[in-house]
Amino acid sequence: MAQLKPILSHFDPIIPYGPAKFKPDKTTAYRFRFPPRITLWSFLFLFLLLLFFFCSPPSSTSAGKRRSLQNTVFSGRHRLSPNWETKARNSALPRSKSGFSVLVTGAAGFVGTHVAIALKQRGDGVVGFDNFNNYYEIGLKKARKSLLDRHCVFIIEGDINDAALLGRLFDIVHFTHVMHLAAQAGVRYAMHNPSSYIHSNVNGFVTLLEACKNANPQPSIVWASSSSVYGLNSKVPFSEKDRTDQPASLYAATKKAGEEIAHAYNHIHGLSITGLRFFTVYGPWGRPDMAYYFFTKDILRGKEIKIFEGANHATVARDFTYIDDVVKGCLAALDAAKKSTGSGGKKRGDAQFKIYNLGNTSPVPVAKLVSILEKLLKTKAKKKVLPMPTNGDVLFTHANISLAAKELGYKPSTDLVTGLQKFVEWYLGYYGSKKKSAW
Ligand SMILES: O=C(O)[C@H]1O[C@H](OP(=O)(O)OP(=O)(O)OC[C@H]2O[C@@H](n3ccc(=O)[nH]c3=O)[C@H](O)[C@@H]2O)[C@H](O)[C@@H](O)[C@H]1O
Repeated sequence: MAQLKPILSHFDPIIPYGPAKFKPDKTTAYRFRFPPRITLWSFLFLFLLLLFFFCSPPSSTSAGKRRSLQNTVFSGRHRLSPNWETKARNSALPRSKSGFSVLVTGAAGFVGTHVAIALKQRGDGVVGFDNFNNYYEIGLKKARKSLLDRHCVFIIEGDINDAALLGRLFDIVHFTHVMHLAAQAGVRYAMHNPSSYIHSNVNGFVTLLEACKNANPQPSIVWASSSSVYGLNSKVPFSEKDRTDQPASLYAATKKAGEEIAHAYNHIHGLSITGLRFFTVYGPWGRPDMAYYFFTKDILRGKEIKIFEGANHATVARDFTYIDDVVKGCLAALDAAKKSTGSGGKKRGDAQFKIYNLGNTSPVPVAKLVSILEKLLKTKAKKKVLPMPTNGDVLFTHANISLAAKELGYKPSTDLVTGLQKFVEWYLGYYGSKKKSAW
């Protein structure tokens, strides 16, 4: 029966952030009445029938599992399109033999959408994977999906915690690479929903790494860590050699945990793993939970915005990094990733393990970000300066990118004014033409 578990778990509803109590539906409650016409013989016949049914051997072979999953319409709480396997196979095909076949998790997310399209445009095969959760407006995620559709990127609606679905996907597509961008993002939201960070950034990551470990061939993995791992580090600019053992938020702690987990999988199973520490990525199709995005919305609506400052009026600043620069860094990391060495779940030699900063190297105060937005939107913001809350924020971030420059040829080229201009154009087009509200 143990072998049946992964198949059955496929139908289990995913209870994302903690157990729910089962409440019996009173309308279905009934009292058993003995049916008058059913004799003892009928019961005996029924009993034998059930015995035959339950004692017949389970479909324990992988072929059996495959058949079972092929007919699956639901994966966890997600619905899979009936011919998803064919679509995934086709979408994963690169244009040329030397092209990659990449699984992009979090493909309906901000960075995921951009990376998936860039890969497809240069001729790689791409399959997207996303759970379309409601952390922020699902409409935006669906619109990004439409964009991916137009670029012929097929996206599977599934959760990275769904081991059976991932196992099946790796059975049918031999991915050369996994670009893992699915995560619970946001520094401050961790105060409201801590379990969601463990669910996605720890459990989900491990489930994905297990699938990669078991895949034959094993893919090379590039994944999104975060500048937040530097936490309370005060040595600037932040170098990959600096300490990362003082996280200031649970988000940061789960990203740091991800880096350690990645190291263990690299060490034990020969998975080639590259972690990219993103620095406050912004741009068109961005995340509505981020300050530049909701400041834009609030400035346009005439709503007050809060600008945080440190103790003694210290400036709060971020190394805002434009999406196109980050995408170039992601693709360069995929190109530089060496092959995993494991097979059949066993390590056959040492595999590559890397961590790179992908920042912009020029921190900008949040107040300056606001004044740029005011100019671009031709509207004065209603500003309120407040002490930075102690809910996970850090005072500043500043990337040292010399390692990524040397090994990946990473060279960010978009300053904040140019990048925000592109964002504002997109924002006005997206919400203006569609007459939508930002949340
Ligand atoms: O690089 C990262 O690893 C992270 O980058 C991003 O986090 P942050 O750098 O904190 O971006 P964001 O929330 O936009 O706040 C920007 C600035 O505005 C300030 N801020 C914020 C809100 C507000 O009301 N007022 C304000 O001044 C605030 O104090 C801060 O100084 C991603 O969200 C995160 O998922 C992760 O990827």
